Amino acid sequence: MTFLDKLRAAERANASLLCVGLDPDPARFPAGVTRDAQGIYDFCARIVEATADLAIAFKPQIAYFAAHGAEPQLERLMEHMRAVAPKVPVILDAKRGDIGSTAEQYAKEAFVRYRADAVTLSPFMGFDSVQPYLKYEGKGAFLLCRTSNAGGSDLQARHLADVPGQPLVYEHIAHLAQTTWNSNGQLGLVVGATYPNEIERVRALAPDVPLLIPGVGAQGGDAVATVKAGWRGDASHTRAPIIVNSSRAILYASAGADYAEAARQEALRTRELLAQAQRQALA
Ligand SMILES: O=C(O)c1cc(=O)[nH]c(=O)n1[C@@H]1O[C@H](COP(=O)(O)O)[C@@H](O)[C@H]1O
Repeated sequence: MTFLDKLRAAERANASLLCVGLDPDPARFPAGVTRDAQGIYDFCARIVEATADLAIAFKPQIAYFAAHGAEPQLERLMEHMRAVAPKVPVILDAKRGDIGSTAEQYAKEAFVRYRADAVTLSPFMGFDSVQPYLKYEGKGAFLLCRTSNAGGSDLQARHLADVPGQPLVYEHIAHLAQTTWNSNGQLGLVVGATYPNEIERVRALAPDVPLLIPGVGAQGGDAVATVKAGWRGDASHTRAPIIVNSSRAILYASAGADYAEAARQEALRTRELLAQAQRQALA
């Protein structure tokens, strides 16, 4: 089963476009959760259990684990996700990008050590920095395209003078991901929910690749505008899905002992918002 098949199956099984982002910050943990590597595991495990039937994907952000020496806990969490949510693919948010020989090691880390279904990558160093990930058959790789932060415009919204039509950098990345770089259908693109016009443009340029769209929730992106701009699905879910990520708004929905239940309620609310937008788009 390829990453794309897994995504479509999870979209169908959980009736969801919502990706639950796992960005565990011990400083924000509720009382009762220890502010150490074990607490990081415990906190994320409860969130995963509370949202396993609501998500199209989980997205652990590796820095939140590595900064606290919690890589063994991330390994265990990956196992836990496979056990409690076997149908929900896991995107390891690592945003790697390096020369081929080093990329080989990063790819091994993502797909062998952590057994992720997909990874996020920076395309800045070119195709030979992406290729090592594509050797892992059935795995996915999301290229940063038009990121959710304001500074994304510094480079991504610049023109490429030497490409016919002078596209913007992010438009060119979208074109490459749809065409020459996507030899095995493993690529996806990252586009921020904070830029719905750009989501629409990316979707037009890359109609067949899944879009990972962070920025709803804490960053204020509009879930409805996101679906309208990027979702081209139909009832049989055969088209490339969009995967709309929310992290902090779900993780820290409550600072109390009820944090897992509060996370579930926020995930339910966001999933329903996305579903409503889908219904509007079909009407
Ligand atoms: O690749 C990403 O996931 C990503 C790309 C992007 O353009 N913007 C962005 O916020 N992210 C990640 O998505 C998550 C957003 O978290 P919240 O703002 O808390 O929902 C974080 O893990 C970011 O690292």
